[in-house]
Amino acid sequence: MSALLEVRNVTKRFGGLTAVNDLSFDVSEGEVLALLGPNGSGKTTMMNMISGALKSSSGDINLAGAPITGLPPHRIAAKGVARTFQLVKILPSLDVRENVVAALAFRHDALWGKTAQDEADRLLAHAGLESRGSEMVENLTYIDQKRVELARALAAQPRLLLLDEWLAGLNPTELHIGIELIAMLRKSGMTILLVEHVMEAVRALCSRCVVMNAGSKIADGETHAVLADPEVIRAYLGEAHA
Ligand SMILES: Nc1ncnc2c1ncn2[C@@H]1O[C@H](COP(=O)(O)OP(=O)(O)OP(=O)(O)O)[C@@H](O)[C@H]1O
Repeated sequence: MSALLEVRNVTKRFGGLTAVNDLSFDVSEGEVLALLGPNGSGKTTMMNMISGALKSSSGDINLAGAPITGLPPHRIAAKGVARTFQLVKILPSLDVRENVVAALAFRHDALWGKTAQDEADRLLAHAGLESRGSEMVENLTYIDQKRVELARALAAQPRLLLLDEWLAGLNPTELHIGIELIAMLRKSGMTILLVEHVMEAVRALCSRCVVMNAGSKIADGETHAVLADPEVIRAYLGEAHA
């Protein structure tokens, strides 16, 4: 598999604090990779630099071999990077279909009218919300709001999907559904970089993990080996997982 995303020696400083320190890793085409680490280790800062919400202090980020370092978020989105957030970001005053239609209007080849509505329904069915397009999103359960958010992200036809603690806050039943949804995306060939604290999900979904601690990479490899690495257990997982 060739690398779709290349992160090369990326550093981010906030004043005197180095939030991300000389970090390098790859995400291969079709891979689901987890970026792990304790609170404050720099994971969200790294995701923000990939999506363009933050500029790196130094280093290079390439998508499909082309530099995206320092581009504004809309240019990076147009190149095929979509993102979800820990807190659901949807438009509560619109119905389910309108939420996805709004996302389709921002696509590089913007869709409108009946074409957009049909595409929205197709994406919603894919996310498990078939025939639910006319419901108001504010009346949906949390997992169904997550499905809308996912359909909105997929509306951009991403090459790389960034999921930032997408499974946080779900109850055990919803968690199972959330894992199944990501597994379905993986099966369809989507390349995904996820930040996640739910180890059950990481084990089920990710063949590879990168682990950060205090801004630096401390492990990078196959999931089972990384999660058994004594340094990862000490810095992140805790002795209970040993
Ligand atoms: N905009 C900012 N200004 C100053 N410091 C920041 C800013 N954003 C993050 N930081 C600091 O950078 C460090 C890394 O934060 P970051 O949010 O990337 O960690 P994280 O690994 O995503 O943590 P969590 O798992 O809690 O989400 C922390 O010390 C944080 O306080």
